[in-house]
Amino acid sequence: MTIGVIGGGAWGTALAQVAAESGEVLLWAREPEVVDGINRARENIVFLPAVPLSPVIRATGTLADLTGCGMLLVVPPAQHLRAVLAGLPPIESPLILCSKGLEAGTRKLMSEVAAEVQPRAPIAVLSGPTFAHEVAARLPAAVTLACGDEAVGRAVAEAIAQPFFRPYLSTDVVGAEIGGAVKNVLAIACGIVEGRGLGQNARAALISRGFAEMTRFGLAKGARAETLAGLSGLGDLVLTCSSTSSRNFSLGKGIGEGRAAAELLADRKSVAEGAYTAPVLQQAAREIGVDMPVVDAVCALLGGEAAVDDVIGGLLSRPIRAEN
Ligand SMILES: NC(=O)C1=CN([C@@H]2O[C@H](COP(=O)(O)OP(=O)(O)OC[C@H]3O[C@@H](n4cnc5c(N)ncnc54)[C@H](O)[C@@H]3O)[C@@H](O)[C@H]2O)C=CC1
Ligand SMILES: O=C(CO)COP(=O)(O)O
Repeated sequence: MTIGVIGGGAWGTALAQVAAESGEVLLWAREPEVVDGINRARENIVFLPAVPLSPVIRATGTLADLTGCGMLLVVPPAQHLRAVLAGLPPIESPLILCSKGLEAGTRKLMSEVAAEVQPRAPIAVLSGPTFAHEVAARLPAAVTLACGDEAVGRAVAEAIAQPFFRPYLSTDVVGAEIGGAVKNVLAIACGIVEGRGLGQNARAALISRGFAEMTRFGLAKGARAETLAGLSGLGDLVLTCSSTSSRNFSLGKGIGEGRAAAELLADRKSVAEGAYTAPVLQQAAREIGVDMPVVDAVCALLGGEAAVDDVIGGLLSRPIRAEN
């Protein structure tokens, strides 16, 4: 079976490298220079440079070439998922969604978008603490593989598992998606704490209180608590809130150091998903009456509406309340 990968960014390329351990891989990339670089030089010089790619990975710039693949790993930035899936003919093989975010405008989860655009395809979600460069280097990692259909989930997990890449099965698609989407916004907040030099105690407090926000929002949307406390939720939150390898954390760090969010975002070639998810998450939470003060703070700073010290002061002076 050929495994298809949609998206030649860092994560799509790293996942192609994982899938190539067990068979043929066909990767769709939007940029002709990425397609050419993979086919000719076995390297994605734009998004994952200096990683020698497996010779069984072939790249294409034509989405329809992926039609015959046995399963498709879908890895574009969240805001482009709808357009990319709409560019495919109707698909009946499993779509494994690997992007982390909520769609602007509709406030939908990736699985909801995919179900609308490709209604005949079984849908799974792959999410967890996985920096692309570590996975591409075959360093050990574990992910949540969530699928409403347990048999499809198991077949997908068995097809992509490697000794260094271990999927854990779940049927909680919503929970797996919400963890990945929310942690990106919280990673920006942790980066701000780092950039402003507020110390490690503050970062630990933010991770805990951020996790409380993720849990409140997730439970209200039908996620299971144990999924939020697992690899795709708390696991990924801890990873991205602790390292400048995270693009979201780095964006926050720049804001904490006093640079404007708009200027930092304009400079980027790679995607910091939390910047796009934050306002969508804020609206989605308000719609269902869930309090997310850390998310509100990140939105205020991304929008350039307030100064870092004022926002942090506001968070610290909230009324005393019970922890749970
Ligand atoms: N990089 C990582 O370590 C991980 C990333 N992810 C998720 O994977 C998704 C993709 O991220 P990366 O691969 O890191 O991307 P990246 O930041 O390495 O590259 C940007 C990607 O955006 C694509 N892009 C830009 N404009 C586009 C458009 N108009 N239509 C379609 N695609 C467009 C580019 O082709 C490229 O694939 C994100 O949702 C991210 O949260 C998940 C786990 C790990
Ligand atoms: O999702 C990721 C690791 O699990 C990557 O995090 P960033 O998008 O913040 O780099």
